[in-house]
Amino acid sequence: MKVKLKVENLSKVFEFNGNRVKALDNINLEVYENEFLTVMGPSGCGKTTLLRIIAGLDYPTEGKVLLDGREVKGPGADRGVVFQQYTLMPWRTVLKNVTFGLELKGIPKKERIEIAKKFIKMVGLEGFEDAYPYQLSGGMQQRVAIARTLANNPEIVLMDEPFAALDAQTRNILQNELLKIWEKEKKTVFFVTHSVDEAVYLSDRVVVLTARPGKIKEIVEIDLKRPRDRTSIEFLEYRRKILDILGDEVLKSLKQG
Ligand SMILES: Nc1ncnc2c1ncn2[C@@H]1O[C@H](COP(=O)(O)OP(=O)(O)OP(=O)(O)O)[C@@H](O)[C@H]1O
Repeated sequence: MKVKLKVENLSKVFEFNGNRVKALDNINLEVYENEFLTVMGPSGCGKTTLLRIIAGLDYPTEGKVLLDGREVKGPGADRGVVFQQYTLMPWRTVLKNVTFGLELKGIPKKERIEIAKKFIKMVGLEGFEDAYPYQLSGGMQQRVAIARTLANNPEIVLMDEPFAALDAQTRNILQNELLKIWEKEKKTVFFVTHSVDEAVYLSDRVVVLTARPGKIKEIVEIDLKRPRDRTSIEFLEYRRKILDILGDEVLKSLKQG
């Protein structure tokens, strides 16, 4: 298996108003090409910080991140990010939101419209190309955000709790759509969630971090065929296993306040 992303001896300390907060402590992690990898851990353990450092939106205090062997030094089109909030441009239509990154790359108009339409269709929004974000539900807006990210053809897709703001039914539908797209486009996905169910449903491997400062506590390989059955004994066993690993850490993080 080819290593797509490598996180090496990575630590992060935040300093503000004379306070020092160690968010991440010596993280070493390899994400393989085409892998769906999920990171979990108690609130405040550094999941978003890790994702932001990989995205190049923040920098490590120690250690480094390598994508295809090249050190990450800042944001780049080789990494696409989908946040919990949909972050669409309200003044642009669905089509124009999705073509935005392609415009920045200087891709000719005809071609960028073709690419955008392909991904709008892939996320199930054909017919909504001319709609504005305010005319769409939360689930639809998140679909647009996913289409926009994929249209840029990133080497890795970084997703920070992308479905957390959605109702349970919409969340399940989007999980299935994401898996279909992931299988079709053969993308590498780095996904952050609080939901054990979501992690077991989606992932090849689940990385569980400790309470702050986040260290890798355990990596659980989910050896279940897709599509997965959330009610199967095997699925529930994985859920229980991850909940057990998480349990102590959540208690510790509650004591930290
Ligand atoms: N810009 C910042 N300045 C100072 N401290 C920060 C900053 N960003 C994050 N932190 C601190 O770093 C720690 C990790 O934060 P982070 O948001 O990465 O955690 P998380 O695991 O994503 O949390 P949650 O699950 O609640 O979203 C927290 O203690 C947080 O207060």
